[in-house]
Amino acid sequence: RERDLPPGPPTLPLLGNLLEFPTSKIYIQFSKWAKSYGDIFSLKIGPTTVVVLSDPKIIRECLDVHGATTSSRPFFYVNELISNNCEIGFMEYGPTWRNLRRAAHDVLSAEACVKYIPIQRAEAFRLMYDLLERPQQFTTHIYRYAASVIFSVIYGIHCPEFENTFIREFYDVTAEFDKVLKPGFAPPVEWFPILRHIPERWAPWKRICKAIRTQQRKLFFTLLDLCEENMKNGTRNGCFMESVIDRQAEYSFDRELLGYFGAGILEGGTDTTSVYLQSFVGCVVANPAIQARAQAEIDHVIGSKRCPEPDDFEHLPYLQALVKEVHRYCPVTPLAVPHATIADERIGNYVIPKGSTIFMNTWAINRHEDYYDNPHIFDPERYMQSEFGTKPDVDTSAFRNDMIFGAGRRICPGKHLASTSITLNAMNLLWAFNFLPAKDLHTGEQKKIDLNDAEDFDCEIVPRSAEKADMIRAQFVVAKSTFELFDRRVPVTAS
Ligand code: HEM
Repeated sequence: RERDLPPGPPTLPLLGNLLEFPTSKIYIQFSKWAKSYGDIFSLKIGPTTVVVLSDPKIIRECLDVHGATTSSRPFFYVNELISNNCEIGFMEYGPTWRNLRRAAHDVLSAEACVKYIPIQRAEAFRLMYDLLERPQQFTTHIYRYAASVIFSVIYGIHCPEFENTFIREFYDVTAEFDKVLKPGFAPPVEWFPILRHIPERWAPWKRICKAIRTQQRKLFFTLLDLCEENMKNGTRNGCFMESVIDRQAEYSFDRELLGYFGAGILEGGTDTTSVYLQSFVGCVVANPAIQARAQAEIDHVIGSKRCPEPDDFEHLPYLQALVKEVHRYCPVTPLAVPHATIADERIGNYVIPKGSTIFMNTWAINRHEDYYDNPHIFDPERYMQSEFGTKPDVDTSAFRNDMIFGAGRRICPGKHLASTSITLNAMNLLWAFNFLPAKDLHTGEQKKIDLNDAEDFDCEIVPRSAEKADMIRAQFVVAKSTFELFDRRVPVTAS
């Protein structure tokens, strides 16, 4: 470890900390190291440097204030094989990323997102309807919701079902892609570049990457072709991809970037939103008293004679606290997405060298005893006491409500769309349903939910009254007029 680097665990010659680098739940080990080595510590992986930040002030200094040098992404060879580094989320800092980011801002800014509220509302009614009709498949319904909103906004394609639409295809290819992103899928080719030359016949992971590339391109470019065809045929429906195609020269997009632009937005927004909503459900199932309190508040403000409206959320302080607590307790991206430096950068007494990878450990902050009382307990009440849920004497000058969306120039461009999806559905779901633990078929006992893994669980979803069930069915019929605009006549799948 170079002298100016932040401290960290002892290193081995040549390998550095490679052998102790975790391959799953990395944030847990990072949080343990933060306790031993501090809120800014470093790891050596071969010749390269990894820096982990676990304090809001250091994050602000490093990723916001010094954003000009800390806003790149680490080079990821597997991603080069799959998308040739054309996707916004993985792309290194530079003019191409800036153009993609400008387009992402044009589609996802707070002002632009106001236009999508009708789509999100209609989809949220469909989600309630689906949960009413087929409650057992709730994770599929939630995933469909998140994907269909983005398919509608970007490509003008509403997907009424999970199966037999582009969503199934997108889901399959994303699941494959997620596997290759996991540490340990490929040898450490980023850190030991010589390993990139292993011939394909001895490197099955290279063949898998190629197959994913083919599958992804087929889907992404079919979507682009469809959009172009509709424009040629005079059947535009105002989706964002039409305006990107119109302004292709202004964004300096070639056809590759056109295809991967929409893909990057889909990939950034689908899993994240759906994982949050699943965690939300998991948290209320595991905490019936909290669920009941949020429902009592909703009943008081909204009642049972009408469905929730977007503006209701601001009158529901306990539900707001619950939404924040789910973000704190089950962060969708506990380590955000790693940044990388494009020049040496001095942070306090340390120098982070050019080419370092920087992780922002949101999980460690969220579970820090210095900031939160009983951080390992799920309790929205903390956010009723203070804006950031912290203990009374904590200096919160560097805390932000959108910390969960990352930091600096790479902060999530989809945060407004995501927040609307979250607030609309949080209100709807608790207004409409009781969420109960599933029962073990053999013992009849209620199954426990592990909130540290709240993506994979069963639960029972029961409408709170026959009156509300009727209202959902009626609203679903009304929502169809919004869907019609996006009910494109498209082939059932891209294949
Ligand atoms: C609960 C929902 C979401 C969470 C927690 C989330 C979180 C994040 C985080 C932590 C990052 C990395 C920020 C950084 O590097 O500092 C990110 C990037 C990104 N997100 Fe989100 N996100 C969510 C929803 C969305 C949605 C709905 C969209 C699009 C519709 C989206 C699109 C993107 C894109 C395109 C990037 C890459 C930005 C870049 O590298 O410049 N996200 N998100």
